[in-house]
Amino acid sequence: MSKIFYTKTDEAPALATESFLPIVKAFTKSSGIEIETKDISLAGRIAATFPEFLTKDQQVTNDLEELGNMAKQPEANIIKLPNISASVPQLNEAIEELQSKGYNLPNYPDEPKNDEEKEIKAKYDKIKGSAVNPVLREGNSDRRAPRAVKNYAKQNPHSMGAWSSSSKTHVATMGEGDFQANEKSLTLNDATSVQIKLVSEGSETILKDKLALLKGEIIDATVMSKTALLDFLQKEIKDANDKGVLFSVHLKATMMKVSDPIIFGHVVETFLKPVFVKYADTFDTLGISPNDGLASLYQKIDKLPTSERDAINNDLEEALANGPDLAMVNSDKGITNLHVPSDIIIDASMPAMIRNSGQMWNAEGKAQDTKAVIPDSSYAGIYSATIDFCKEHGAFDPTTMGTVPNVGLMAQKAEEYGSHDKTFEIKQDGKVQVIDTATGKVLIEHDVNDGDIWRMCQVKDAPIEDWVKLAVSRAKATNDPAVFWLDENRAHDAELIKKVNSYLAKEDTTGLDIQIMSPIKATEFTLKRMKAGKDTISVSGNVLRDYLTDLFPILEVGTSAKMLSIVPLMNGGGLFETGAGGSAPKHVEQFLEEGHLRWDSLGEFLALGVSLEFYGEKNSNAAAKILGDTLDSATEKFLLNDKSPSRKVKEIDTRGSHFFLAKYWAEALALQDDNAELKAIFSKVSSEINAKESQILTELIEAQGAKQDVGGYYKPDPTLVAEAMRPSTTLNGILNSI
Ligand SMILES: NC(=O)C1=CN([C@@H]2O[C@H](COP(=O)(O)OP(=O)(O)OC[C@H]3O[C@@H](n4cnc5c(N)ncnc54)[C@H](OP(=O)(O)O)[C@@H]3O)[C@@H](O)[C@H]2O)C=CC1
Ligand SMILES: O=C(O)CCC(=O)C(=O)O
Ligand SMILES: [Mg+2]
Repeated sequence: MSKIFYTKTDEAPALATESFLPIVKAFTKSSGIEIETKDISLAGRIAATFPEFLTKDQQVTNDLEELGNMAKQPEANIIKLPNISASVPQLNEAIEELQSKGYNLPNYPDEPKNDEEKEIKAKYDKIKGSAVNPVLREGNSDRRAPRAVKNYAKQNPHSMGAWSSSSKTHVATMGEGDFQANEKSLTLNDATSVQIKLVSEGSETILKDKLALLKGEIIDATVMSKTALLDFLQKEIKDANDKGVLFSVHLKATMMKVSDPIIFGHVVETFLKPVFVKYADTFDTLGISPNDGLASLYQKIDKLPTSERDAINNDLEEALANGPDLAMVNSDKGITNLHVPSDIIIDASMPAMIRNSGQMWNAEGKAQDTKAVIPDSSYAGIYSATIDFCKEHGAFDPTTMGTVPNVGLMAQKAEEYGSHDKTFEIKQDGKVQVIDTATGKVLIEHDVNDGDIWRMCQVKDAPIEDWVKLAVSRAKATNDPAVFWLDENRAHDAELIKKVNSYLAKEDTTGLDIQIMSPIKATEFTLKRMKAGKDTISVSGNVLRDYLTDLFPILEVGTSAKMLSIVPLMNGGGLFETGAGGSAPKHVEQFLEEGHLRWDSLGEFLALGVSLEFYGEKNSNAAAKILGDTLDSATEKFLLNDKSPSRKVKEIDTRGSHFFLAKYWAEALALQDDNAELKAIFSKVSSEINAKESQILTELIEAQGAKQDVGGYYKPDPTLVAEAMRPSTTLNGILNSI
């Protein structure tokens, strides 16, 4: 009998799991469904990587590796909650917390000085950034708003800021010298292996060796010029100042974990150039890297004697005052757009801005028009097209707008998920060559200069075929037009288009409307339909998958947390992701301050529903299917009765929302007539829950209002978390009795 694997992650989702999972276990126990938790939290992954530094009882199994293997098995059934894709500051914080708990872990060596440190850094770098998703996502992605969610949003529209045609908000992007402009791509006729080499005058450096590639695999490589980037940034900083708009940079430093922190560092350094020049030596001694952001810089200069620190602080203040106003991540706390690289995640931050009349927050906490700086132009155009559309037509109306589900290419480390080990900051002028080891032929070559960022991505043939099939099956299931967001003028996309056309020809697409459009054209086409209440499937590569599955959900239903997010694994299993959002650090902050958690687990309810259904089919377990169906009914009722967590203390929070889900689930199980045993068990549970509802709710509300201590951020104390997240003894009693 197979199991359902449930991930233990970080931050708000991990707290929520402590409340929800006991309910799930109690409800599924009698049906013989085994649920096993796997720890893929940042702290867990660190501990699993360095057993040699830990005591026996601190050592843990490598759950991510196990799950990664499991994802390739036909019986895989994994519920994946969002986890931290750690930036360097987050990684350092997690290491520090573990060290303070007695874990004798090495520090993260920013600049390794010997082989041992190099090895430690390499191991930590594997934990950094998107380290979990590419391992588990052994399939392509199918993300959509279930009808009940869409209907709920139509009846209970979220706020949507009005747009004015005179808005000064705009996107600034390079267009020249960037990844988009320099991309080269080809499809391999035969399996081979390649070497990536930097050839400079008098020297050759092997950047990567023996990279095995399959027949039919597409590779692409490109480079961002440091000089072009710095020129662009200087120009845009000045322009933001001249135009009186906020300066705001949008990157994906977590998913593009090698390139984007470097680009972020250039933004920080260009913005504060006089300070970085004046204190170059001091910053070097303190190990300050602009890539880690202003917050880390402030922290490090704190160690200096007061007079020295004050002098730097004064110069920093002056440089900040001379520049344009910065968009704020948290204006109450003075956290700017340049503080932490993982705070400015483009997928969430751009749609939030578009929802807010195209404005971001300034230092006074007021909304202001913004220059959204998206250095690479590969996908920036989709945001400028959306902004232009809103300027012309006004804001979207959630009560009438259509929906845009996504079918995303990401299986087997497709595209950018496969770039992590093939992205390099170039240290010397020269040429980067991708050389076919079998023939010695140079497949791709770029001229590069010191400081440029060069990267290569790959996408295997089988995932592309699977992606095309998934798109066709979604188009068939919905009868909606499906648009492949591919640009024939982009090298990589041109290769993909050939394959898409050949795989589409193998499918029966009679009566279906399937088109290929450049991302900008696709945006215009889709937005026009969406405004008119029509639905359109977006079929995209990995980065656009990430962007579009926040952009449209945030506009349509207010958050991507409410999305159904399925990854049909290529070997037959199922990976069920919970929503499309992250792990919302702000929610933990509120919980610790006032005991109110506003994390919405709707995505988790939806994921569990499909996981149970899948389990039922795979294991011929009729009860699992009934549990899945009744959970879906309960989720619909949950939405109709508006039982999502409120944002305010002393009102229903995540825990209260879980209680209501349990109440409706028990009711639905009591009402069904397909399984007498479940009916008997849950009739009793349902009447008990109903009889004690007010007592349970009182216990859940009384638990709020005070500071919470869960014994840590990255590795909280399980007992303290369980106590905090399960404060209703009455509800616990009922669950224990099932
Ligand atoms: N699949 C994954 O594992 C992913 C992981 N991440 C990681 O998540 C972390 C945070 O990223 P961030 O950009 O802040 O994005 P988040 O998606 O965590 O949060 C952005 C905002 O969206 C709202 N939100 C998101 N999810 C929920 C939810 N379930 N319930 C209610 N509101 C929600 C919140 O708005 P409000 O505050 O207004 O309530 C939140 O502040 C990073 O470490 C990132 O690497 C990011 C994306 C995906
Ligand atoms: O893999 C990651 O780091 C982020 C993923 C993400 O944001 C998404 O899948 O929507
Ligand atoms: Mg995303």
